[in-house]
This record gives sequence, structure tokens and C-alpha cells, in this order.
Amino acid sequence: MNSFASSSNPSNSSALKLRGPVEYGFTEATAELFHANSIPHSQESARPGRVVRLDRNRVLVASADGMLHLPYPSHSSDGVVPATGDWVWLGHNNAGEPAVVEVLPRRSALSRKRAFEASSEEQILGSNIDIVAVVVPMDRPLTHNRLERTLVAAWDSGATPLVVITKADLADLADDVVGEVILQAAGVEVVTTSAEHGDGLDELMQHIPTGATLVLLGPSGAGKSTLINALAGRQVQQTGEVRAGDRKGKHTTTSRELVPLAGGAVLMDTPGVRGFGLFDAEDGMEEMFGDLEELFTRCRFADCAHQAEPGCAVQEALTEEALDPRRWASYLKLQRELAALARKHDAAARRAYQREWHQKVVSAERGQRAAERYKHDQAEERAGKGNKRRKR
Ligand SMILES: Nc1nc2c(ncn2[C@@H]2O[C@H](COP(=O)(O)OP(=O)(O)OP(=O)(O)O)[C@@H](O)[C@H]2O)c(=O)[nH]1
Ligand SMILES: [Zn+2]
Repeated sequence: MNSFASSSNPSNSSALKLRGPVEYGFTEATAELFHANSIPHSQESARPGRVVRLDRNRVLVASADGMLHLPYPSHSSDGVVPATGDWVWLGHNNAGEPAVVEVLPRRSALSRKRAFEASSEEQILGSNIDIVAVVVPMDRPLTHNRLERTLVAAWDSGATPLVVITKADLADLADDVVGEVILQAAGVEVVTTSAEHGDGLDELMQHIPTGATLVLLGPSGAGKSTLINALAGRQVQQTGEVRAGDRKGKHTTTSRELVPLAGGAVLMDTPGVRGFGLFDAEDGMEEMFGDLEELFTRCRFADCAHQAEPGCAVQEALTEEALDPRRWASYLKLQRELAALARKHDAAARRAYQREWHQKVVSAERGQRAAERYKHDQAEERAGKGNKRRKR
């Protein structure tokens, strides 16, 4: 992450003079990044750009002055192949044509190992993503582990995950399902939306700051395009009808661009990224918080609460920045949710017990009244009275 800690640096003011594509996420922090990775001397007129789309042999790059279709870079000094979302210096290649001359270091990257290829090279699906929104539609059963795995991949990318429930209007037992998602989401924020009713959009917007880059991951027909259109405030993606019967969508996505959103954020929507993690993340990802539990074993006290205890490995890891404070916050949030859930279950059990107990009391009372009536009738019979009244 870029900090502005070096504001005493006089060259900072020149960083602010850099012009970049603001609607594609160029912020002061981005200007700082360009400043920190200054251009080669041979490229004096170079300017910032962001890769919006990769075609077979061209790159579409946004600059402060508009879109540029550039030949596939051959001049990138460090040999880095650009990916969608990359910040790049735009300059000239050896032939004097406009070209990408340098790819800036990535703040985050969603990548996939090319499992079936000889090289173990990673394929970068998208870079400089701030928020990975995992879309969970309510119109089909939850798939266990899928959400968890996708979230692990999101954390690994360096972005902050967010779970977005869609089609909440279709869930009969919305609360139960939402509760289950919250549990599976393991401490990640969950926003519930319904495009049908227009619910949850404002809340979702609050999670996406100006200049942030967001991706939506989710199965086909999950409602991603519908959400994108709502967030963009205009029709930028075609939505597809979900086939009745099997609830499977047909693929309707054609655009592969970064999409500027109404609130100043940027949406990355590439088909490769869309379904990422949902279909091919089966290969042995660790459990969500396995590394934390490993860390706990290194605390001095076995019952360490990881607050201010001496020799706490967690606090140490946080200080040394070996542990991402966001992940730790997430873990604590999950613990609170689990505790709340346990209390809820306890409360439910108590209510069930009370109900049962109440029924027993009621039937006991009824039984007692019946017994008393019986005794009373017997007594009356013995006394030779009530024969008329008590005919059965
Ligand atoms: N009832 C209801 N239907 C919704 C909601 N959001 C989306 N849909 C419907 O779900 C279907 C699929 O939505 P899309 O937005 O095309 O799904 P997608 O995730 O973009 O699908 P792909 O492009 O295949 O990845 C469409 O018929 C939408 O109208 C919602 O909140 N409630
Ligand atoms: Zn500890």
C-alpha cells in the first residue's frame, strides 16, 4: 500500500502534477505509485495509463486523454506482460510508436496457475483489485466449501473480500440462509441485496470507496450483470434469463473491460475473473484460518487471549506485519458471530425446553383436574347421587 508518510519529500508535489485516468481509479495514491516507480530517462514524455482490456495482440489503455489501442508491448523494460488492471507508463517503443514501456508493481493480483501446461507460470487474471465481491445467489442451494475457497483466493490476491448475497427476494427462509452464508463467510462482511426490490444497493456502495477497483465473482446467472448495471447506473452489461428448471444461466457476458461506476469506483469484469475460484479452486487450499491456529500454538500461555499477554505470537505477528490486521479482525468477527450463534442456539434450546416443560405442566394440571373430577364423581356415586348427571 502507498502511504503519504513521505510528504516532506519535495518531489511529492510533482507526483500530484501527474495526470491519469481518474474515472479508472487514478487517485493521489496512484500518483504516488507512479512517482515511486519513475520512468526511464529515455521516456521523458511518458504518462500514466491503466490497462482496460487485453486483446490478442493489442492492449486497450486508459489515459487522462482518453483510450489508446496499443500494439502488444515489446519494450516493457522488465519484461512483465501487462494484465487487465495494471498501471503502466505510456511512452514510445523503439520504432517511435506509442506503447506501454513499463508495468508498475501490482498492489494485488488474482492469479491462476496453469495446471495443465508445462510451465508452472501463473496467469494473472486481473490486478490492482481492492475488493473481491463474492456473489452468492439465493435461488439455488449453497455449495459448501466453494464460498470458503473463493474467499481464501480473495485474501491471497491481496484484496479485501466481501460477500454479496443476491436475489434475496427469492429465498423463503432468507434469514436462515443468510445466517448460513455469514457462518461460511468466516468473518467477511456480508451484504444482502435484491435487484428485484432494489434492496441493499446503498449498503453495497458504502463498501466501495471512490477510486477502488472491484470484481464480482460468482457462477453464471448469479445476478452479477444485474448488479453491475445497478452500480453503474446504466446498462453496461446484458443480463440473461436464467433457464427455468435447472436454474443455470446462459453466458451472456461479452464485455471485458474495466467499467467506471457512478460512485467513482471501477468495476473489473472479465469472464476469466468472473468465475474464478468457483470452478477450479479445488486443489488443496488450506483451511481459512489454519495459519492462525498454528500461530496460537506459539503463544507463551496456552490460554492466551491474544490481547496484551506477554509472549503472544499473534500480537508479535501483527507488530512485525507478518499477520494482516484485516485477517485478524476477520477472525475475531467470526469468533463473535460463532458465539452469538451459540447463544442463539442456547436460547432456542431454552425456549424448546420451556415449551416442553409448559406442556408437561399443562397436561399434569389437566391430569390432576381430571383425577380430582374422577374422585369427586366416585364420591358422588358412592353417595347415590348424580346417577342422572353422570350417565355415559
Ligand atoms: N428475483 C430476482 N432475480 C434477479 C435478481 N438479480 C438478478 N436476477 C435475475 O437473474 C438472472 C441472471 O442475472 P444476470 O445478472 O444475467 O447474471 P450473471 O451473474 O451476470 O450471469 P453471467 O453473465 O452468465 O455470468 C436474470 O434473469 C436476472 O433478472 C434479484 O435480485 N431478484
Ligand atoms: Zn496469544
